[in-house]
Amino acid sequence: MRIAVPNKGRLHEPTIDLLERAGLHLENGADRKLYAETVDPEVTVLFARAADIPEYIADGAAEMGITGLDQVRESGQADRLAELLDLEFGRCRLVLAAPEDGDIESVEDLAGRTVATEFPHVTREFFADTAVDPEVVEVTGATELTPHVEMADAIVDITSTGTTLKVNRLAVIDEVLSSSVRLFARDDVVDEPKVQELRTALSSVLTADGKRYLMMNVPEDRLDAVRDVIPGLGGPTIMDVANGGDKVAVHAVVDERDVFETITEVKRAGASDILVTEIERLVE
Ligand SMILES: Nc1ncnc2c1ncn2[C@@H]1O[C@H](COP(=O)(O)OP(=O)(O)OP(=O)(O)O)[C@@H](O)[C@H]1O
Ligand SMILES: O=P(O)(O)OC[C@H]1O[C@H](OP(=O)(O)OP(=O)(O)O)[C@H](O)[C@@H]1O
Ligand SMILES: [Mg+2]
Repeated sequence: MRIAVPNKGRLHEPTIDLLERAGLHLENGADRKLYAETVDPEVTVLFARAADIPEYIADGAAEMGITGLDQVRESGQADRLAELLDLEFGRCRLVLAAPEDGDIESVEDLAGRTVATEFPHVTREFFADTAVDPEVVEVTGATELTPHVEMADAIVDITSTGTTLKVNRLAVIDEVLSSSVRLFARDDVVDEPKVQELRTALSSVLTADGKRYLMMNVPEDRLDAVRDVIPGLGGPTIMDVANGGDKVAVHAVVDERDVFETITEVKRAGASDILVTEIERLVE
């Protein structure tokens, strides 16, 4: 099983980090290499440009891949790829934007005009659904500059914080696509056990994010009171404590944001020896 991941750029590190947290440790230094073996002898990681990953999967160089939805749509391979999981980073929007002080205020104003973008395919698809058909000019970077040097009247580009648009005095006219990084597999391998295994491993990291594991000792006669104040995923786990007398151990998974309040409440309800730990993975 080969999984293609971004070799550089802003998606590289968070992707490697996620694989590691999912237990898919990369072997013998991944830096500057084209591929890396992992602790799982059946899984090889291929490093490719984020924009090339959809092609890698569609052409059979890899079975799975991690990249932005924007890249998959732009590749024109979306039909052959199945989206397995939203990995919830690299969140951004592809937007149509034009100079703040110009005469373009709506999509219709682009009739007979020019739009510069690194995403010509997605841009043409967007305009195909409108009444206007501007000329689309492909650029490979610094797209925000083009309206200021008379190369284009508007752009379709990525925005997240909005800083780059603002610095370049560009205003959003419309949203073209909302994107984040996703796990993809070629549609003919989706049901293979290894694909599902990897999906579950990555998903377990996302599920564990923002969750804490709470452990405490509770006198048996206070158990109901403690149980009442523990929020969370299903009921708590109750276990006997060796030589614990009338005490039992209570374990529960709670949202990070509920931890502070929960500790106060279980303590008041009679719990002691309260321990809070992080959760690496949580398979539901
Ligand atoms: N500002 C941003 N905020 C969030 N996600 C972003 C942002 N810019 C890009 N992305 C996401 O990251 C993906 C890759 O962008 P990145 O800039 O890392 O690579 P790149 O510019 O394609 O790299 P290179 O061209 O140097 O190989 C984009 O397709 C998009 O999904
Ligand atoms: O809304 P913002 O937070 O300002 O982010 C948007 C910018 O981020 C990306 O560029 P990146 O930083 O990846 O540089 P690049 O052009 O070299 O890819 C994108 O191409 C925008 O220019
Ligand atoms: Mg970039």
